[in-house]
Amino acid sequence: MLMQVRGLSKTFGGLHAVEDVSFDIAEGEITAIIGPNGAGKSTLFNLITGFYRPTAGSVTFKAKDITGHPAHRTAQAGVARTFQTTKLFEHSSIAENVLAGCAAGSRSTLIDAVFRTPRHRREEKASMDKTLELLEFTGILEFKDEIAANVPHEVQKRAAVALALATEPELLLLDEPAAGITEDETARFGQLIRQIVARGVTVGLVEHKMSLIMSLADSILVLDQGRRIAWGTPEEVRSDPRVIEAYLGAGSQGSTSQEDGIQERTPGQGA
Ligand SMILES: Nc1ncnc2c1ncn2[C@@H]1O[C@H](COP(=O)(O)OP(=O)(O)OP(=O)(O)O)[C@@H](O)[C@H]1O
Repeated sequence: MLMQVRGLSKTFGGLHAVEDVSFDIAEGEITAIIGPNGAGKSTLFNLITGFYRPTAGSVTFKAKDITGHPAHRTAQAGVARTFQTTKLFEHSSIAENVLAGCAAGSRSTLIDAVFRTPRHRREEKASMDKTLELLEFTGILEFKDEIAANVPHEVQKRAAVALALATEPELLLLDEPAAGITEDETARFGQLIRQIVARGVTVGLVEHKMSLIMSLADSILVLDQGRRIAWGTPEEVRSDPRVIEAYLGAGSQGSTSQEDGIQERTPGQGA
């Protein structure tokens, strides 16, 4: 197992945002985390990427305990993430954004940079090569010199993936990658996620769009009110009465995205 999560909990005051959640992320697979609004998905993401410290439980990555490690150490260990709202340097070009991700792994010191030592020049060239390769891989090479704030939303999302890949992660966690993009763009994003896995990077994602999840995920963790209510293959999860109940419950409270999810779970759809 690439990542093992055991008994993970996080309370905010008296609220159990995540309670006693255990699951694994298997190497080379796509693991999805789903659940109604407020189920604890983002909190769980923040716990396994070191943005929150858990109240209880453990996170193991490549057989090493990384529980409570701060975000930068988790990233150094090989876990990268994107955010629900894309976080790019808005006034920099798309290429400069991805270069920043390459720099995170650079061994050059400030002295190397100031004196432009051979090591620095070598690393600079390698970073630029890597940036161009990642821009091509994510399908946005033509936007490399555009200012991040000016490019379409889909391009920004792809740039965020390129930036995360620039840190050379073994596990890439995507927080709602398909939020705010069209159905066509979502389908294309699904293809990109498959290519990321083919590249040797394991993927975890939080997502509301059931069409994407059901066609993409190898295993799905379902949360409701902070607790794990199901964990299995898409087939197992879509027919689980507790999952249907959780989604119907949320739907009856007027959550449109969950209602979409139920619609999209009808047989014959998905893969
Ligand atoms: N920093 C925080 N302080 C206090 N409560 C929080 C905090 N973050 C999350 N919560 C609460 O924890 C619960 C789980 O929230 P979380 O954002 O993890 O759910 P989610 O499944 O990601 O929801 P959504 O699908 O709406 O993004 C919610 O009740 C939320 O209000």
